[in-house]
Amino acid sequence: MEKILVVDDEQDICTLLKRYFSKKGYEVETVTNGELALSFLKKNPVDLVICDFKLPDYSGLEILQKIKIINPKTQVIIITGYSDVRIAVEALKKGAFDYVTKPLYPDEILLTAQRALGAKSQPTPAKKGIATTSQPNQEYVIGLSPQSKAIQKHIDLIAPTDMSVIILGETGTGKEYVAKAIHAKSKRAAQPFVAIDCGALPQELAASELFGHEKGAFTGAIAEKKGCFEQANGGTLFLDEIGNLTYENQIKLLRVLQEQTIKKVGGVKDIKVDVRVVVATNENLKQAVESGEFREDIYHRLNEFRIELSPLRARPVDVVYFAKYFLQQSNQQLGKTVEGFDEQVLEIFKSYYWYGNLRELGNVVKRSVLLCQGKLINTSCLPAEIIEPDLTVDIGLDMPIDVSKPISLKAVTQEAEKRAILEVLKQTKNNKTKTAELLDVDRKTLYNKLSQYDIQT
Ligand SMILES: Nc1ncnc2c1ncn2[C@@H]1O[C@H](COP(=O)(O)OP(=O)(O)OP(=O)(O)O)[C@@H](O)[C@H]1O
Repeated sequence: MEKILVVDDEQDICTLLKRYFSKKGYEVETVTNGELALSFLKKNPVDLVICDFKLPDYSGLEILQKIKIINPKTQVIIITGYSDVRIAVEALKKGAFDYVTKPLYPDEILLTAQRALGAKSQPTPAKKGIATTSQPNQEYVIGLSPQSKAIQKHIDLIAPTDMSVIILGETGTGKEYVAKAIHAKSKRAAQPFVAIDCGALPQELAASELFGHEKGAFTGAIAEKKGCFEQANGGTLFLDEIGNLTYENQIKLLRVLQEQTIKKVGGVKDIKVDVRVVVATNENLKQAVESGEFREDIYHRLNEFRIELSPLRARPVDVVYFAKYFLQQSNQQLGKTVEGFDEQVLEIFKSYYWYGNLRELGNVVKRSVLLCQGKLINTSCLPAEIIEPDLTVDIGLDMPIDVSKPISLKAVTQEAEKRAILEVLKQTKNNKTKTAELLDVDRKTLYNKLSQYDIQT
């Protein structure tokens, strides 16, 4: 029987989920804070943790990282309020399987849990964080926008070659999907596609996940292990969030790229591998090179070809096209027959910011299909935050403007910037890397702004 641990400080949610999942045949335990969850997990392995993002003692990201250190194969689903979706998306990058938003609908969580557990039971553990192989039923859809069509041309052009590729784009724009499409169209298609998220790799596991280890290489290395390069031999290795590799692992990676050989942790012999490397990042790797955080030689090796994915908000025709695709997909998954969206919903979709890009759109559509009672999805099926986005949170412009005096636009902009930085610093508990990421600037720019606005952290 598959085991689930629910972690939520709201007792009602624990009770609801326990009752619901037990009826569906799962063994369910519940705890109300992070500390209890961690001590439970150290003694009792579980297949899936369903965890509230805001626990009294830990943030979702902190607990996620700790769970992954205890057992990298435990799947984690994050429960979040819609206004925290951007942070939940962060959690996906750090290895969570998926997120569900409040209010909770048991059918929706069940579907997500089934996908997470299904992914876990595949021969090579699935979903990101630790190495994953392609999941079935992942249809690659080509959008209608000129940007999507250009991407498709690039994929067709580059796939048959053995060149390394860098894929750039915000979270959820489909970088992994593009990497898979390149693999599927290449002469390596019959060989494995292995994906690993370098951002989700605990430091202490990274080298062994990438290059493998020999038995006895370190405490806990009870058997020899193949790393991702060996697993992907003959095929394609997708390294997501490449900018997060430590300097030491960057050197090892350079060696593989130059010599096509790896050395396992604790090993002495060189092992020949034949792997095409495709990498992705949503940070500016060029700037990381300039600031000395990422090695220039690797950057040039990898940058044989570059594909840049535009954010979804920059291609409104794709919003509608993908919304319809996700509607069909959700109908199938949920056994529903919803026919489409009303005009107002489509207008809202076209003007919304889509922080989480296609991933967020897919989740919003799935939930609205679940809630839809008629033939068309109307605004009552959408989360309130989509209908009336809280722009003050987004751009920090919640200050009253005094029109009795002349207004300097520059001063208003600077005040908004300062507030946005302060707000995000608060949310990330002063973590500058995360703050820069959420504000979509590089760390250098953030530091300049901190000193410009005299913000002490
Ligand atoms: N071309 C596509 N066709 C169909 N669905 C897509 C496509 N691209 C993206 N998606 C949807 O968007 C989700 C996110 O895609 P993907 O994981 O490739 O994004 P990503 O850019 O790698 O995200 P992250 O940076 O967070 O790792 C997918 O699970 C899928 O539902």
